[in-house]
Amino acid sequence: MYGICKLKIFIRHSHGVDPRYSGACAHPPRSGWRPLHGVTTTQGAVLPQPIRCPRKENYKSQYAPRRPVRRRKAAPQNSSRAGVSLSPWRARPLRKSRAGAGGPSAPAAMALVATVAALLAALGGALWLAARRFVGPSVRHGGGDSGLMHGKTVLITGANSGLGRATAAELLRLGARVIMGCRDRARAEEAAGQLRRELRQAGGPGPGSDAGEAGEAGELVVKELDLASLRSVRAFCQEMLQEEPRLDVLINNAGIFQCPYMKTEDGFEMQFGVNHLGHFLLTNLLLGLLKSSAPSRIVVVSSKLYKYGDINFEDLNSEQSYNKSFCYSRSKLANILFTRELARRLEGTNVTVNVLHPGIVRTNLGRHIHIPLLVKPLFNLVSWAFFKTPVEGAQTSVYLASSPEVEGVSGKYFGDCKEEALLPKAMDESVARKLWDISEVMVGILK
Ligand SMILES: NC(=O)C1=CN([C@@H]2O[C@H](COP(=O)(O)OP(=O)(O)OC[C@H]3O[C@@H](n4cnc5c(N)ncnc54)[C@H](OP(=O)(O)O)[C@@H]3O)[C@@H](O)[C@H]2O)C=CC1
Ligand SMILES: CC1=C(/C=C/C(C)=C/C=C/C(C)=C/C=O)C(C)(C)CCC1
Repeated sequence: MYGICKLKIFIRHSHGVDPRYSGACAHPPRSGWRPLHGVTTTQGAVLPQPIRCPRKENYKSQYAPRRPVRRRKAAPQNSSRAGVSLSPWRARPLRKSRAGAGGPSAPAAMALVATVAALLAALGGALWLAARRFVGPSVRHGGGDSGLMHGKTVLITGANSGLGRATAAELLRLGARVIMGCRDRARAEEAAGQLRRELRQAGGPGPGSDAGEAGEAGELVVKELDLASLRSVRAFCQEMLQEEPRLDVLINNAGIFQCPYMKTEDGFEMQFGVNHLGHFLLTNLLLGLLKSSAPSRIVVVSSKLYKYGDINFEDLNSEQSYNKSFCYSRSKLANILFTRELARRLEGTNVTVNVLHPGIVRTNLGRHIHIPLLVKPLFNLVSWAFFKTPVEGAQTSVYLASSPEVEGVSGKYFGDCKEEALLPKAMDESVARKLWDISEVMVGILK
């Protein structure tokens, strides 16, 4: 009953499940927490009375509730006079074509020129996009130094797909022992096998079971980790502490994006549960190992979409309302507040923690977005042309994990391997502290 004795923010329901946790749920919740407002934490912070989320009205169009679609009024029907369109959408009289009356007219010639120009522009655009894709910038911010991470152990969550996979590939190439923390062993082993093959094909020495000498590729290890289960996170950390003598870099990368309302095994809203709470517990349980391996680093993958989130303490579990975009943004804002609070707590330990946004990257993250089948090819084309590749998107993660340039830098927010400014709401220290306190209670790690 540490919830009551140590931090008086929540009370635990002694009779099992909090009624707010009884919605559609993949797993029945094992415990429930109810916030108590206007009470004092052990740190002496008085939690305010619940307030309504002040910014709900301000979300950009995609975050706002859908307005009913107004039907366009049909234009009045035209008479069927000669030369007048019968279509209700083309009310203007049609001009008679003079083509054929002694060569192309000026308007016809102009139309031809415009068509040719449009075709050339389209061709040029396609060539430019293709060039950008195939010979585009392939920045290597970890440096070309293939031994840079030799002797270092890196844990990457969600390393079987997208950014995590690309980050693993690059750090492996730099010589690190990479532990892939993944929820599905089969998918993770398949990704690990592909990564090993790719490295061998690229002419690298190939990762073996022993850490190589400087200049050699590192080693890949798969471990099971489901961030939607506190039990799994604990079991994973226990295994890490038993088997790994050191941990130099932790990359909190795994994420879930705009899923329908679902709950984690422990009854938390899925996006907040996986993106924030699972990583919160993971990091806390591995802090001792990170400290004993110092200088060491923690890298947190957030998103620019944090801007549309708010930490609405009165409904952290989204029982009152669920907006999948808001909840994703809230979880990504939580990633940033967590980073900043952790950086403050880690001052003087030689363990740094930084947070990043990768840009818009073509990965499997959009798996819960429903795109009609017919529009999908267009979406694929647009994403192929305009989104970053996973390798491009992973550059900032690799940079923060390995570059000597950020030695000692902590509590900062990065994009494209450069520090960026944050909105005031992501720098609010009292919100960060309160979120930390409540997260400790939610995951059950009050000391
Ligand atoms: N792609 C983009 O444009 C952007 C991505 N990001 C962030 O980048 C990070 C990586 O996402 P990205 O590579 O794009 O997406 P992917 O979907 O390709 O990768 C996400 C990874 O997270 C894993 N994961 C999801 N749920 C869990 C869980 N419960 N336990 C353990 N692992 C889990 C997935 O595992 P599995 O394959 O088994 O589902 C997968 O390995 C995320 O944090 C995302 O929010 C931020 C901004 C933009
Ligand atoms: C690529 C792609 C898709 C889109 C994914 C998107 C749009 C992901 C955006 C993620 C962002 C911006 C996260 C920010 O944190 C679809 C629609 C699934 C269709 C298939 C290809």
